[in-house]
Amino acid sequence: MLIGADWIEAGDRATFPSHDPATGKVIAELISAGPADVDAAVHAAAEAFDDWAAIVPAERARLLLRVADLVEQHADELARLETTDQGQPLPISAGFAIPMVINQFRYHAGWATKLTGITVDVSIPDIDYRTRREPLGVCALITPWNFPIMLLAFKLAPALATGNTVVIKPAEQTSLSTIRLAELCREAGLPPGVVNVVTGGPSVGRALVEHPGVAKISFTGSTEVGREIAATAGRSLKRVSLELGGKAPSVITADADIDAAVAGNLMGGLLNSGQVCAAYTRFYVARRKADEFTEKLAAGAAAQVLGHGLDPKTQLGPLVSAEQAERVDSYVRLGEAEGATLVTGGHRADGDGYFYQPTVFAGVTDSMRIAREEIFGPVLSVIPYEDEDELNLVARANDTDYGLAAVIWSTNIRTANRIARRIRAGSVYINMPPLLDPAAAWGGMKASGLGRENGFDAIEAFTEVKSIWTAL
Ligand SMILES: NC(=O)C1=CN([C@@H]2O[C@H](COP(=O)(O)OP(=O)(O)OC[C@H]3O[C@@H](n4cnc5c(N)ncnc54)[C@H](OP(=O)(O)O)[C@@H]3O)[C@@H](O)[C@H]2O)C=CC1
Ligand SMILES: CCCCCC/C=C/C(=O)O
Repeated sequence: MLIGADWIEAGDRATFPSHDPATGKVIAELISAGPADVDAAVHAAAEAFDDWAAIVPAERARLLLRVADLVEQHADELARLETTDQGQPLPISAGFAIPMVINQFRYHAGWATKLTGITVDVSIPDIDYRTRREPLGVCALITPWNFPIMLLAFKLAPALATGNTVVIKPAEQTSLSTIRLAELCREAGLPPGVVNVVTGGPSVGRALVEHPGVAKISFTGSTEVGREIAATAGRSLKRVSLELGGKAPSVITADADIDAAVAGNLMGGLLNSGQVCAAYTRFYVARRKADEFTEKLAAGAAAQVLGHGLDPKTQLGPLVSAEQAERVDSYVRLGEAEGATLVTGGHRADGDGYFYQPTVFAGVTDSMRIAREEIFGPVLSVIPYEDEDELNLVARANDTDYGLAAVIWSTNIRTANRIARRIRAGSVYINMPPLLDPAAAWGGMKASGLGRENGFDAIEAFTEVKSIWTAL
């Protein structure tokens, strides 16, 4: 763990193992932080805050650019670490996650020198009125296990660019890339206490949320924990950003290019073995194309090569943990019990790791739990619709507690845009798999979250507006 200037060794603290999910082997032992550790980390961040907030913006920008450069120099090492700890195939860690981390630091370094307030002619005589955008203080960044370093960068880069200090609590299963990124932050010259890392289980997250020295919690994870955090933080009026679960509908209209839709949906549905909050999971297919789509989707899913993420042949890595594999399997058994037709997959794959066969269900109905609840695994559900009834289709796609992402596949751009406008989701894609960019707002409607990450929304999320009034 990193607290202030100190790298903390376990000593007599309890530890817990981190596994390679492709083999089940223990690859590291991490510290279970206690309440005193959390308190020390928050104090270290609070002590560093005034100086960090006061550093001239160009210097903050320079330091963030230096972090980006170091991540770039260590890209291969970081990608391999992420793949070994999380399971995602190297093309995802090296080709997507680590480049996104670099882009996040470069993009947000740019904001450090572009924070502005406004002047307003208020309707009171002899007053000069202006605003300033100021950092919040100590921010707790609580991150999940599906894209550990990338989703941390979504929070860390804007938090630092705007002058906040942070305490990071990574997910138990995947803390290693966070610790390495914190090392690189120190190597880049970030002062002690600006970035702190405490490892451990939910009690560590809870202690941060409850700590009076924490001004803001930025959380990515399950809707259930998000609700608990919002309730606890609400009592002390801490600022909260929540990026939570999803159950993205994928609408495939009768005029869609089916081959393109199959390819894009396989990517959107199976990326990171389906452990993605934006994963395409509910496929509303125009009835006359449903058989063709299902057949091709199932063939594509069955052809995926499962293996260790470091093996160049691998297309699909393991699930992150034995618990997640159990959870996914229980949903598949539930789907069968609910009456859906298993077209391919449906079982854990052989071997020591936590692999799950890519699974396609046909004949799924809106009310089935596999169509309503976030599974976070490689499980795809095909739901045919009558293609003359667009309004009903939209109502069905929207009939979910979630609202993170959605996609429409159609060769008619007017149809696609008409549906896109009506879908209640934070990000709607047309004829493409889900993509992200540091400049593009990211977050959910309804139970998928509160607030947005990336772009100017992230800057707003890590700052407060102060009004300054001067009597002339
Ligand atoms: N939106 C998304 O991207 C994600 C969604 N999920 C969904 O959640 C399901 C369960 O995954 P799970 O790992 O349990 O996700 P959680 O929401 O439990 O975990 C996310 C992070 O929150 C921490 N945490 C857990 N409980 C608390 C708490 N009470 N207060 C503060 N922090 C807490 C976790 O720590 P610890 O690791 O110690 O538990 C982890 O760092 C998945 O199957 C998936 O459906 C999961 C991850 C990401
Ligand atoms: C290209 C992948 C899009 C979504 C990746 C971001 C995941 C966020 C999350 O699961 O919380």
